[in-house]
Amino acid sequence: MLDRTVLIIDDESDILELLEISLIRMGLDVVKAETVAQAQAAIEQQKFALCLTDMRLPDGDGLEIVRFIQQAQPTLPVAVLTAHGNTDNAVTALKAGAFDYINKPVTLEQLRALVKSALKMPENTTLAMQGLVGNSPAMQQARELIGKLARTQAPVYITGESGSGKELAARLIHQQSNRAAMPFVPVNCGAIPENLMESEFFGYKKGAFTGADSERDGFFQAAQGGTIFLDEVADLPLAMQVKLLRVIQEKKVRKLGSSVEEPIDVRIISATHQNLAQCVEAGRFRQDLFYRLNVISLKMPALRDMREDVASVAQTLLTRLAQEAGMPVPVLNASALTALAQYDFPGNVRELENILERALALTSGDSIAATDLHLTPVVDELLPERVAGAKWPLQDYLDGVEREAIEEALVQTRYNKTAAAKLLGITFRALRYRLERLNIE
Ligand SMILES: Nc1ncnc2c1ncn2[C@@H]1O[C@H](COP(=O)(O)OP(=O)(O)OP(=O)(O)O)[C@@H](O)[C@H]1O
Repeated sequence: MLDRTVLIIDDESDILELLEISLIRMGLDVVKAETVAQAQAAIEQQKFALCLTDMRLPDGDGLEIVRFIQQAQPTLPVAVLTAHGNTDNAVTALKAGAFDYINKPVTLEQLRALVKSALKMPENTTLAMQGLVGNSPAMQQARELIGKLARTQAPVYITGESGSGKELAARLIHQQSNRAAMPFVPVNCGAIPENLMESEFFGYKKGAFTGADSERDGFFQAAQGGTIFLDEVADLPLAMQVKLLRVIQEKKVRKLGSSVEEPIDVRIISATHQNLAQCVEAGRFRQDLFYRLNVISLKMPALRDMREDVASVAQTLLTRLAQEAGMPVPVLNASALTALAQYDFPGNVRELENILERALALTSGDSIAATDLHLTPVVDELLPERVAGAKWPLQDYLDGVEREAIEEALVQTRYNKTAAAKLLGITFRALRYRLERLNIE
């Protein structure tokens, strides 16, 4: 049976009392604490359904309690109360494992929403994750983190190469969270024309623009209560980044052509195969938005980094594909396994799936051989004349690559060293040093 007791921690008696009354009205039991020490003692003595803690306490801070709970009762959802506008605190708390935060002054509406979702949280989120195949340490780590992330409301930023399962991971986080019964809305930010973005994301009122002949919801309204997955988030134009940041901060959206804002309760998971930190450095992505999206990051491993796993991943996928197609399940023979073990998989699991699907369609027997896989050899396009054995000694090889790049840049800029350095993305001084070292006249 679910425990219905909430632990509340605050050293201001007014707030404590207000919270207590509100929670009791919701049919819950309450235990109060005013210090970190009292709270820790209570957690050790009894099981709670939810913990609400202030950030500033006389003998420490709320983060200590969040961390203590992670150790002592990891399935207990803990939310922190933060001073309005102190987003740093909120972010730090989410990173430490808090399930959500509430800005002070706490409204009854916010408190209700928080309690409702906390008490619905599944007790055990370590369900078998059938979706994600692979047992390499990297994949096991990802799976474990997904389980943990499902227990919080924190924004998650997923990195990984194309086809490495970022969207699948986002879906799994959603499915295992207390939002599972609500919608999961995937959005490919790179696929929406810039002039339609605002209306697609936030919806529009009738007559907001020519052609808007009826009111429409946007992605955010469609995801209400659930999760929105912003794929290829690096492709959002700067103007849209500002609007998204506002939505995250205010938890409200305004339809195009409307004067009212609607409250929105949507968890944001974002992903990109680009390096978002580099996009920030290059001025293409707002740092403040990056910071809000990237509260916790999850890295999906590339398939080539789980070599030991490729054979079993391939066989599992093949079994799934054959069963879906209603065909007998073929096995991968030794030649196929060797070929797969040596292949680089630039397109990761998606590519492997495609390779197997094609092989399955072409094979008539009960086993698949290397020739059925049609793997394209990886060609080193940049340096076609370099063959195996030409890469060592390493220093000579690297010098050769460097020399080639510099000479090309010099020719391109008609031997203007300043322009060449710029093209190469190095300083003039660094170029001069390299010219000297490589003996380039
Ligand atoms: N570890 C995995 N186990 C099982 N299937 C996987 C795994 N990783 C990826 N897939 C499958 O590969 C395909 C591509 O995955 P997904 O769309 O999640 O990748 P992605 O990283 O979001 O790709 P992109 O960057 O191109 O958007 C899907 O069919 C997905 O089910």
